[in-house]
Amino acid sequence: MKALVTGISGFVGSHMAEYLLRQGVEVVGTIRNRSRMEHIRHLLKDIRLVECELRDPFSVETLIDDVRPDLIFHLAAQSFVPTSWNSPIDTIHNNVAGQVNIFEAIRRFGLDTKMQIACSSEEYGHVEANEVPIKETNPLRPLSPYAISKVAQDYLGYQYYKSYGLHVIRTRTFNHTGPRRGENFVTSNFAKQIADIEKGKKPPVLHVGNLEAKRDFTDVRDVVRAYWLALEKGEPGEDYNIASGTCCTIAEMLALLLSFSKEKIEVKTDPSRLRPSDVEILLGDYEKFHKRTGWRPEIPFEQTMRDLLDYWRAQP
Ligand SMILES: C[C@H]1O[C@H](OP(=O)(O)OP(=O)(O)OC[C@H]2O[C@@H](n3cnc4c(=O)[nH]c(N)nc43)[C@H](O)[C@@H]2O)[C@@H](O)[C@@H](O)C1=O
Repeated sequence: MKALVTGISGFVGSHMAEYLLRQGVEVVGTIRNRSRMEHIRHLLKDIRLVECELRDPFSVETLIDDVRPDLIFHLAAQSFVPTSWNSPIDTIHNNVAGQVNIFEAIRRFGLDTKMQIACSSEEYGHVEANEVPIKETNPLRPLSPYAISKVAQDYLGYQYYKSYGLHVIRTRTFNHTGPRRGENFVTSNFAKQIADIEKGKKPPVLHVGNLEAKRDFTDVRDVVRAYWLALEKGEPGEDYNIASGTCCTIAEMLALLLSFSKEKIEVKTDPSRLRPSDVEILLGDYEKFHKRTGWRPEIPFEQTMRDLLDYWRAQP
């Protein structure tokens, strides 16, 4: 069994590769010339890397013809919401074109590859108080260019399944974190600031944005297990929420992180961290996915956050 992981050098990609290797699967991953290798350096002897620009149809066709994967985990994306405000077209082009190129190449070579596409809870966007927990049937009211790009990826998955019978599973994953999370994202950003304060690298002031938002966090190691199950047991063409089924405010998440440290830390709002519009609440219902695959999140949030802080403490 051969799996192709797009964005293998990223946060989720590196955990996905580890999980697949444990299943005895042959792993091929895409990188770009500017990809950083630190998350997958320990895997290099066990995986094959192919340089590929997913936005370029020729590059993708060559990749798919060469690899002819049984499974694709399509994780590569511009995934940071604030970047999408600054470069909306680039985010939309990157996320949408990459996926269309993969679908078209799979079609061209007539492959029966099973594909998981990484959609997002951001697609739900504005959610009314009486609309939680969010089911797959909730309306999509995207609030950022990033969210728009994910709605497009999601519906393209549906359309290519309906039009051409491609085996596509759409996973709508809520926030996820754990070791190696990029330092821009809130959990990692706060954990890194605490670790830097502990190391004496920065004064004991922690900068924050909107602490009122509510998010549903799952451990990345539970998420990659869900992606595997999505292709093993998911129904082609379907969408599935991947979530923990609980949520907390960003302030509560910060309080948890601070409770792991002995430092006295002042918390300060940095207006540049506030967004033109922020999704107020994301709380997912993963019952549909559970019924189909038996998946449940297993790693407690407290453990995830301890592991994340320890990850940053161990960085030079
Ligand atoms: C499901 C979804 O999950 C992620 O999107 P996100 O929710 O935007 O993630 P985040 O970690 O950037 O923000 C979470 C919340 O935290 C608030 N917040 C407060 N203070 C800071 C702060 O200082 N930095 C950041 N980044 N956020 C802050 C911020 O305003 C927001 O309300 C991506 O993986 C995305 O790819 C995805 O698909």
